[in-house]
Amino acid sequence: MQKKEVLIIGAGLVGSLLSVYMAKRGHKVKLYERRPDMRKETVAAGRSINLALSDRGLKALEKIGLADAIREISIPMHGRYIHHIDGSSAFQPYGKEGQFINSVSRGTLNKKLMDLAEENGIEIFFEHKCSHVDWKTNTVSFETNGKTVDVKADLIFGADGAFSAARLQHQLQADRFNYQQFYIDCGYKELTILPNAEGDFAMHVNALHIWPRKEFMLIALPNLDKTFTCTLFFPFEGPQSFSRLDTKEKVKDFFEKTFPDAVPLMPTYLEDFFNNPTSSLVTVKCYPWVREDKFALIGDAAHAIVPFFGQGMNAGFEDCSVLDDLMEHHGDHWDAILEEFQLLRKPDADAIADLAVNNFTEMRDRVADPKFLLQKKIEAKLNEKFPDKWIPAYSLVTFSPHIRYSEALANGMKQEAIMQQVMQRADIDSRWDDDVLHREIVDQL
Ligand SMILES: NC(=O)C1=CN([C@@H]2O[C@H](COP(=O)(O)OP(=O)(O)OC[C@H]3O[C@@H](n4cnc5c(N)ncnc54)[C@H](OP(=O)(O)O)[C@@H]3O)[C@@H](O)[C@H]2O)C=CC1
Ligand SMILES: Nc1ccccc1C(=O)C[C@H](N)C(=O)O
Repeated sequence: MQKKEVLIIGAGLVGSLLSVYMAKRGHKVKLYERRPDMRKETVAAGRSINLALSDRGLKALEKIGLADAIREISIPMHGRYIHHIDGSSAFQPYGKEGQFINSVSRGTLNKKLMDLAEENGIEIFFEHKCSHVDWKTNTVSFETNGKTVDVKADLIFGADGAFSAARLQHQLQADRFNYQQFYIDCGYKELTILPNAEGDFAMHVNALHIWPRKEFMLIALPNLDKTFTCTLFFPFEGPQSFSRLDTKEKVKDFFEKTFPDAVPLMPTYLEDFFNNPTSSLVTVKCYPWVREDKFALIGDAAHAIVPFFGQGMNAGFEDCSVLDDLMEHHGDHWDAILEEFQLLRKPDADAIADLAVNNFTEMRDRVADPKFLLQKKIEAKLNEKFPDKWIPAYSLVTFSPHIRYSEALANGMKQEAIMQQVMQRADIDSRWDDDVLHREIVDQL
């Protein structure tokens, strides 16, 4: 295989992982990041919605021998722990016994991936901000220390996130470039649940906690230091919105009424609320992602999604493993590799973008409805009895790394249409565990 000079813009999760994949294939890789080295500097707090690493992401890590190192810094979450406003709670498993997703801190994971990149001989250039790409000479310009540095490469990857500078440069000179961005009406703010008086987790550790409140929700994911990172997803405007919560009294009143069981666990929530930023949530869809055999967008730069399925990182990691399969298949034919990469991944990126938006409604509203929890229980039974025929869409996305996101979406829509009919039945509460009913449901597929 002909070795390439590879330049990756962005040393986030995807850029760092991609660099290892490329180095393992023998290419010479340089990684450029606009931020300082997060392993040396303290990173600004408040924008680190915890990641949920699931089987797709793990498969991509497994392929290059990184999965065990990352499992060590993850906490298994077996299901949703639902906190109702009246103080009662419910537990909804994510899948079968033994299936779980993994809570992992973005910062810790990113640092680990950077260490692994360096162990694989990759040079990382920090405080290098991509400002221009000259497509004729394949030269990328970076601003660093008040000067401009030009770097030429054979192959360039734009892994610089949702607001990618590489994408903008590509867009400025690409023929028929389609671009769409969509902000949801809610933003998010980060808060913290501290360890209890004994220094242990203040709530059940192996779960993703949700306080569903219809139009908005609070969630909490466990961290290795026995805290939970909480994220309030809340409208920007309207009667219950960030814009109305403008004094400590109003915030206190709102939290005490809305999240009564969480408040005693968050002694710093008032300070956090006013000190931490309110961030927005965007979906970006664009196409084409590649230029000939020389350039590709990857990860969030190609397909930014909202975080509600916990799949953004998994999708980006899967991009890397799909690209690797294509390198195996096409050898040195980078025009074929990149063209097939975008043809394969675009429908899947679109599908997970839509699934992610839908999962917000499920988490903030539907999980509070006993009928929805019954539906999930029936679907779990169907999966137990007919494991090859009925696999819930959530499991297809989360625990079936060989099924494409686009297939998971199509299957999920079919199943949901059937279940909507089933849940209308007057006898559903008494017959939910009935073999005959289960057979009838599965026969509709
Ligand atoms: N939990 C969270 O809050 C977040 C999670 N993620 C997760 O990571 C997944 C994939 O991330 P990935 O695709 O790697 O994107 P990321 O945003 O994680 O990484 C992109 C990196 O490129 C840097 N960058 C941006 N612009 C430039 C530039 N002009 N020149 C050089 N570097 C630049 C970014 O810095 P900077 O960060 O300063 O823009 C960032 O470090 C997401 O889908 C999501 O799941 C990503 C972002 C936030
Ligand atoms: N990591 C996240 C960050 C923000 C919002 C949701 C998640 C999830 O992982 C949700 C999980 N997949 C769920 O369906 O319950």
